[in-house]
Amino acid sequence: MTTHLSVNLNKIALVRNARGRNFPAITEFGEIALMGGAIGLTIHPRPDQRHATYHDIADLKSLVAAFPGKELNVEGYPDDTLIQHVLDQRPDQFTLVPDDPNQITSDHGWDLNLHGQRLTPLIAQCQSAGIRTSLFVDPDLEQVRRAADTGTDRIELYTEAYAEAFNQQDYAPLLEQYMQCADLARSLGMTVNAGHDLDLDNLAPFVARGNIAEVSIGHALTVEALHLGFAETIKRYISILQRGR
Ligand SMILES: CC(=O)[C@@H](O)[C@H](O)COP(=O)(O)O
Ligand SMILES: NCC(=O)COP(=O)(O)O
Repeated sequence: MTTHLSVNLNKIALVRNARGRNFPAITEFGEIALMGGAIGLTIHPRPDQRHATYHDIADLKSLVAAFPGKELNVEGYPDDTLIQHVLDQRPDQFTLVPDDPNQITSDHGWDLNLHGQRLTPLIAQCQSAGIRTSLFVDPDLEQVRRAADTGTDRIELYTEAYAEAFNQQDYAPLLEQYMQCADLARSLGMTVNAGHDLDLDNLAPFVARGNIAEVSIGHALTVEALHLGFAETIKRYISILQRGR
């Protein structure tokens, strides 16, 4: 399976918000990403709208609609506000993330033993609205099993631990744990996404086995683009994913 890239535009939005006007426009960079071969765009509107805003959902939905086959993935904690925006705007995918409003970034997956039953009807409601669902989970076989119980279409493996291990160079055992979770998820009928702290250096080993459908990447990609340029950075990610290693 080829792994597709969804470009997270949160950090472009962060720069935009620094001056209170639409510069840089996230749609400009979204278009570069889509034209460069990304399968889609991701934003994660947090309750304080520090970077991506709820209004961005509609703007990116319109942009993506101009590119047949491309997708919009909205991530976030399923509070009433975000749920309403998601149901109104109907992105292609809603990735449910268990973040508190004051977290500096996402740093854990769901505890579905605690929250799985509560999420199940919301997942069904999204699916009835034509929205594919994904649950943000740690690389834990039990959580993967619980995710399947919710009826979610996909899981997103939270990859910060892998990224940290990669930097320590002893990442093989942990990578195997992620791969076992991915294989279990697929055996249970779910498709596997992954994201958080993936970058040009650590991506290839993570997608080499071909069991990851989509990676969403933003923070490192934006920093790499400061060095390389945005279009060149997208090109390099697509090259890695097309090579499959
Ligand atoms: C869920 C996840 O790991 C990321 O998609 C998240 O969007 C990162 O959020 P920040 O860009 O606010 O760090
Ligand atoms: N779900 C992960 C994502 O969208 C981007 O995470 P990061 O690359 O900004 O760490």
